[in-house]
Amino acid sequence: MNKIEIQDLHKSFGQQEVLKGINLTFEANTIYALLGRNGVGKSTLMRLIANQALPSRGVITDENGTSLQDNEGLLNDVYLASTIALYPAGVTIDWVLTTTAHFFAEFDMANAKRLVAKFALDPQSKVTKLSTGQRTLLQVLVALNVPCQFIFLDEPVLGLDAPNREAVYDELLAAYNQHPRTFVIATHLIEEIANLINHVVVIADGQVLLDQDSNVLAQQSRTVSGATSAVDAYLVGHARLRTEHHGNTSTAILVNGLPDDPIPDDVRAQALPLQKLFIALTTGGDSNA
Ligand SMILES: Nc1ncnc2c1ncn2[C@@H]1O[C@H](COP(=O)(O)OP(=O)(O)OP(=O)(O)O)[C@@H](O)[C@H]1O
Repeated sequence: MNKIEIQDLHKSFGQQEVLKGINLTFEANTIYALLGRNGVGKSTLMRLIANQALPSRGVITDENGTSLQDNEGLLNDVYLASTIALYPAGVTIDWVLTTTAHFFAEFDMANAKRLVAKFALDPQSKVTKLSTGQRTLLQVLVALNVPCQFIFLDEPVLGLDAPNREAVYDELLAAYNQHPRTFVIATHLIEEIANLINHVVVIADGQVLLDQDSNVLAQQSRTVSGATSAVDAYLVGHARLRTEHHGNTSTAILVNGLPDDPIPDDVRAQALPLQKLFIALTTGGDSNA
């Protein structure tokens, strides 16, 4: 499978409509950040793609328009690693690896075992007795070694300490470099993955708010600050995402780059880190854009 195409995807739980028409394509060999505020529906979207839940409306297909739903051949190329363990009670880490290898003939058992040792996990430990962080490590180390083209990682660093988070990012990049494939990472630790990803998707209010190449985003996201009159004069007729006012100074947030005119001496233009952009995009309170 070379693409996952999502068209007009809706999902309701009872009266609550969580996803309200998602349109999105996940391309081959790309590392995505899937961002959104708590409860916006990131896990739900991933579960729908992995056929672990049914949409209320809409379709998820491959590049030929074939629905993934209940299509074993296509779904074999999709793997969802989520912190909600689906393993039976009482099983050990060893059992998880052996069972995964049973389902995926090409599972990289040697690398999985290397990671079990690297993360100081005991293969005989029962999964139910693992700490939150250890459970996350197990989920991730399995996900990095399954032979699927589309790997969805739902909070892959949940509960991990800083050295283990770094180790997970390093291993993810190493796995990608060795066998390019698509990773979709849902996380709240935005700055930590900013250098890892190629593409950013932001979900807000049940829809895709931003779907952009991360290099383009880095080049075009800027803040412009200074006296309100100077900022307004420089940005006249130029699109802004929003403007924050502090007394008689302002900071404008831009996602379409700076105006072509030279930057005046009395305003300051700065790069806007991804996390700040995310906050600006997803916290309503538009202060007089
Ligand atoms: N099985 C379910 N039954 C009822 N409501 C659900 C179910 N699964 C999710 N929801 C609701 O759907 C909404 C989206 O949940 P979801 O877990 O997809 O969000 P999320 O973006 O992954 O959140 P977070 O970042 O906090 O993990 C929430 O309001 C949640 O309560």
